[in-house]
Amino acid sequence: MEAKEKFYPGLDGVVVAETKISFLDTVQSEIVIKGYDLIKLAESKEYLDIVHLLLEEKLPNSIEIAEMKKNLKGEYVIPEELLDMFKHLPENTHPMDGLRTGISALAGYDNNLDERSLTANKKRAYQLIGRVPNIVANSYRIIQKLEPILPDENLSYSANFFYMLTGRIPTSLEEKIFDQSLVLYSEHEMPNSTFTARVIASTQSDLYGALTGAVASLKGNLHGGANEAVMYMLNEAGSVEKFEELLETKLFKKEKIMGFGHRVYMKKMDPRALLMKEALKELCDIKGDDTLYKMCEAGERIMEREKGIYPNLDYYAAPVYWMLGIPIPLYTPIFFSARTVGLCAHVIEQHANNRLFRPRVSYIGERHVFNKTTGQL
Ligand SMILES: CC(=O)SCCNC(=O)CCNC(=O)[C@H](O)C(C)(C)COP(=O)(O)OP(=O)(O)OC[C@H]1O[C@@H](n2cnc3c(N)ncnc32)[C@H](O)[C@@H]1OP(=O)(O)O
Ligand SMILES: O=C([O-])CC(=O)C(=O)O
Repeated sequence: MEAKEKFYPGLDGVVVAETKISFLDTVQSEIVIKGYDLIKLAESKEYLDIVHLLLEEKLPNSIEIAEMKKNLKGEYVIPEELLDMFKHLPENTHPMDGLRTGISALAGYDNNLDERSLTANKKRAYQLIGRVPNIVANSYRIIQKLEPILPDENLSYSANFFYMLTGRIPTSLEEKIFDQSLVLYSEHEMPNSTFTARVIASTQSDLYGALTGAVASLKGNLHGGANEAVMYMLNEAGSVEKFEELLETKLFKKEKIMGFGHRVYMKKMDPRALLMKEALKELCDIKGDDTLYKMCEAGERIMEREKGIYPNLDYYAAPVYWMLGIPIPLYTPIFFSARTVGLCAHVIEQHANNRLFRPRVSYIGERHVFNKTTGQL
């Protein structure tokens, strides 16, 4: 290999895997998940249907979904020692770091860690899907010196998650909207976090390690961390006029506006954002206060006019979570929790047909010639 090869910064446009899991079809504007359009799934199916689709290769019938729900309820509880461990983390631990620590620690409770068969990985995947909401909610609560909220098996998967996050049982509309957000976040082809997980899995490392790396990746503002940043920005402004001013100032300073742009959709709206925009409208109408909705629309207009850039899912998921009364530091952990199933599907696929990821570089550093006569550098 020559020292100077063609280099694609950020691997932009580079295909890194063959997959049967998902694909962003930008020509037909479709997010294909196991052959189905994610937006259609989000309009008609529940999060656990998508879990079944991603792990069992098909949408469940009524018997299969009932069985899966029953089995998952048995996975809601996390080891007591984990709750204890969270007590010892400093109060300023970021919820994504608490989550990362929790997922990493789960590896120690797996007595079969070296087994990477499909059956073993699927069992772990279901365990993680059951446990991650508990880790998300209670690592945060315990680090904040709040009492943990134990899972309630009488509630649906999403209602229980919502309950552990907020301490209250959602209304049916809140449950539906929260569940839909989980569907929308469930899987999205090859974002940085999924690539991270697959890179780790390609060394034959285990599912916990791959997901631990994915949490770290998702934490960043350019990826999952954007949903929290969006809400802080909206709250800092507080009104349409102030939000317009804030965006204009940020753009003038050449700052990036969180919640806008996307490596794949760059010049189009992320189709997932539209569903969350509709949900925001519904929640604002019920509250009788459409300030947040109007602010978001004003932001859209400015970004379209000034940059020709459109919202991604995080832009509308953030105010939706705010209207649902969820604490801001939990937005990115919720994204991760929903994505757990997609990540598990990718790790399983990587393990099933593995080749170690090991790319090359274009070296632009110095070369020092070894002086053969003096024997010195
Ligand atoms: C669910 C998700 O994880 S979606 C992603 C969530 N992340 C965010 O919302 C963070 C804000 N957005 C961004 O930073 C970017 O759009 C990314 C990182 C998501 C994708 O970016 P890339 O494909 O790497 O594009 P890149 O950062 O090179 O930007 C290309 C151009 O668009 C501009 N641009 C892209 N996004 C934004 C933005 N949010 N605000 C202002 N300008 C932007 C860049 O300044 C750049 O302009 P220039 O060519 O004049 O310098
Ligand atoms: O696809 C990406 O790069 C980021 C994203 O929208 C996601 O992970 O949902």
